[in-house]
Amino acid sequence: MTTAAVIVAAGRGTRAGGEIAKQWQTVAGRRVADWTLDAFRQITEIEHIVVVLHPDDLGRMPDVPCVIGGATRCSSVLAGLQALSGLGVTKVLIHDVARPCISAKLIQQTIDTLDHAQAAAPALVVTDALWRGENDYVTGTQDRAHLYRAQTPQGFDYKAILKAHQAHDGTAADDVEVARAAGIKVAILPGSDDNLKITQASDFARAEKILGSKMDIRLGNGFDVHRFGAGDHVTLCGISVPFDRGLQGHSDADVGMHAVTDAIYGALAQGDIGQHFPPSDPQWKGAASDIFLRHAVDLAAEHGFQIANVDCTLICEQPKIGPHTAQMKDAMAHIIGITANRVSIKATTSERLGFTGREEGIAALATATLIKP
Ligand SMILES: Nc1ccn([C@@H]2O[C@H](COP(=O)(O)OP(=O)(O)OP(=O)(O)O)[C@@H](O)[C@H]2O)c(=O)n1
Ligand SMILES: C[C@](O)(CO)[C@H](O)COP(=O)(O)O
Repeated sequence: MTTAAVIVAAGRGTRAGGEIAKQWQTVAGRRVADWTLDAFRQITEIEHIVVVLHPDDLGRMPDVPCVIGGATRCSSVLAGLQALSGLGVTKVLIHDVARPCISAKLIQQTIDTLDHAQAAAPALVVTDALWRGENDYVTGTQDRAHLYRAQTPQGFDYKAILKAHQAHDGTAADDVEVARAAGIKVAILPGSDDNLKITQASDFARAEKILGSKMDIRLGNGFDVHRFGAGDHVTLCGISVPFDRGLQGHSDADVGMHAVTDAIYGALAQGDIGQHFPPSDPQWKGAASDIFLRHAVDLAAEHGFQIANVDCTLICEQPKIGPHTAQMKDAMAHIIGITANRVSIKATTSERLGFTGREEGIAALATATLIKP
């Protein structure tokens, strides 16, 4: 089974207004499209994601495969489905970019339902009375029995929905309509009130409230040790400190930067430096450690996190760290891309106890706080 997702984002968002289409506007600190994409990226079972864009928007989502959509939602969906051909996709979810509050739970339920149904989609039972109206007056009522409000993601057997779209005349509100026209039976899943589609300008405030309460705060710790060897300086927290010995290691042995890097990986639950840059790999021999830190910082950004602060403690008798901390903070802040007042570098001795007390090496401890707004 190979699962994929098509996120349709080629609309112009005319009803929502604004200077740019609604999917590029910001809600709770991030673009609507980024929230939506992130929700799908969280699902490990989804192996391929394709975003369908308007030709004017190419380049707005550089980190994900994109294709150009068409003038109607249906033609955009077809472009996305065709882009997945040849990848062995069996299940596909089709989702409006304009539904950024979609939960991982609802995405997973849709995928799981496809184990025993050819198609499945979430919907809300209509609970309000329904009227017909004209010129601001009620002209009639409508029986609400058996009525649902359709949502996305709508999930399908890939080959069946591709064939259905290829055979369709192109007019349909959603993919369930296309599927049903092709004789595909669609299972209804309980939708969610939070899974609103941003359609009118007022919907941004509702989405802001829902996404604003989803703030994700992570804490990670890192610890590293390097032993002293021959040399005339040590590299610590991005700067060179003159000393009568050097630190030994596969890279430049910047023990402080390694601890901070591991703290960031830790907060992301993404392993450690050794996993990303194996010491057995000769290309990292003598490498400047900012390569590792920049990788962790980029990984945090890819996962939608900002680094709020880092705090590093160097443990050694010698060299004296105090005179260098301001320069170290600047160097670390520059690499991480935050201001120096969010970087703390401090030092302690171990009261002449243990390997640091015997001046055999330097240890470093670090903490990093990551925030997804
Ligand atoms: N030619 C189109 C039209 C719509 N869509 C996408 O289909 C979804 C349908 O939502 P809708 O609210 O209709 O989006 P827009 O068409 O952008 O909105 P509007 O009708 O207000 O212009 C959106 O994710 C939209 O980007 C698309 O990919 N291609
Ligand atoms: C697919 C859909 O989101 C289901 O509710 C909806 O039909 C698409 O948006 P539109 O407002 O109907 O264009």
